[in-house]
Amino acid sequence: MGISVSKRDKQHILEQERNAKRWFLERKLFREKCQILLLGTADSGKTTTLKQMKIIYGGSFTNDELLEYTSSIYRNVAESAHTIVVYMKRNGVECKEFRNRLRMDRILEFTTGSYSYSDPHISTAFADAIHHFVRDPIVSELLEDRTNRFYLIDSAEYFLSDILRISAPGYIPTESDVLRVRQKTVGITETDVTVKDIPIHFIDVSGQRTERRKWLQCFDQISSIIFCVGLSDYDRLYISEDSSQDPMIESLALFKSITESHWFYHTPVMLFLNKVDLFRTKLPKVPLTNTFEDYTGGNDVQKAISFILSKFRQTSKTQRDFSQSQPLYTHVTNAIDSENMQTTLKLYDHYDRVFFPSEEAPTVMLL
Ligand SMILES: Nc1nc2c(ncn2[C@@H]2O[C@H](COP(=O)(O)OP(=O)(O)OP(=O)(O)O)[C@@H](O)[C@H]2O)c(=O)[nH]1
Ligand SMILES: [Mg+2]
Repeated sequence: MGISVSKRDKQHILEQERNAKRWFLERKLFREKCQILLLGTADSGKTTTLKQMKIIYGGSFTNDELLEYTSSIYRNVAESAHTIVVYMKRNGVECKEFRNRLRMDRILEFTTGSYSYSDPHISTAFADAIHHFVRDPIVSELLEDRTNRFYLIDSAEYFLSDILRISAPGYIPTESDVLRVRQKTVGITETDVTVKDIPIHFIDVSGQRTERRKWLQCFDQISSIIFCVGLSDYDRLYISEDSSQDPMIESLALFKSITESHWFYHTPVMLFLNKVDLFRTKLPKVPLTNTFEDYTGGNDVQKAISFILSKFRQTSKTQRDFSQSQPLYTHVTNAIDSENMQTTLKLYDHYDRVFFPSEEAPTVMLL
């Protein structure tokens, strides 16, 4: 005797089958086509975030991969030393120690004229001059005081103060050096990283204003966006950009145009409020009111971050209400800190979240 199935049960079974098929197809599509686009203004930490993905999910860099960064590290050293010396000379700032005044001239000799930034080594004499120069109290003060009005890469102090290690024969960059190096992305870089069996195709673009028109070619079939903001970039000067606009204001404008564009209206966005380490040290020295006159939270880091986050949430409000149509996944990050990034990325271990934005958004982590 067969088991009789009621009409309602049959409908229920069919519905379940349909749901299972849909789920299967969506997952298949997700697995085949998960593409994450890294966006943000120049220097906001897109490439560094991607390097962390590679370290966390793809294992460490090989020796050959580490060595590829050597010349960029040398260039960072030479350009940083050069910038500081030129700034001091132009503004009549003298080293405290007399011999360091002579070393300033040596540094200029090395970084101008016959010296080429692509030189594959740093000579002992150049390294020695930098080593003593950066230890002069005046230079230490300049390096520490980020309120000064000349552009220096964020990792200048890190590389300059460790010049003897970096210039030693047989130097192989460490993972930390690779995360710190400033190397502008040119054009578009594509990288595949497998996260828990799911191949994810990351697209890293240059944030330079002049390069942004190239972004259009990567706007198709994007599963989600990681938008990086350099928290410490408020009231900062860029010499490399063709703009005198405050980088934080520029970042807000870019975020608005991206999230409101028809391309990304339904694309989940993960907002990485990055460089929190630099933000912490900058906030007591440079008031956030220099950029946002309506800020009233003083030196309180949490209040300041919540304020900046509210600016990002509100910027698209007229066109795209994040609380209604799409949650905004927000994180406070330090992209050079693997532990911090691991904690952030762990929230996405269940990667469907990135794809199915209806799930509960992870809350902001104030670190
Ligand atoms: N201290 C600190 N430095 C960071 C952080 N994130 C990035 N950096 C540094 O900031 C610099 C710029 O980072 P990138 O990842 O190259 O920036 P980008 O957004 O890819 O820049 P473009 O390629 O020019 O668009 C590098 O020297 C990084 O080491 C951070 O959270 N803290
Ligand atoms: Mg980059």
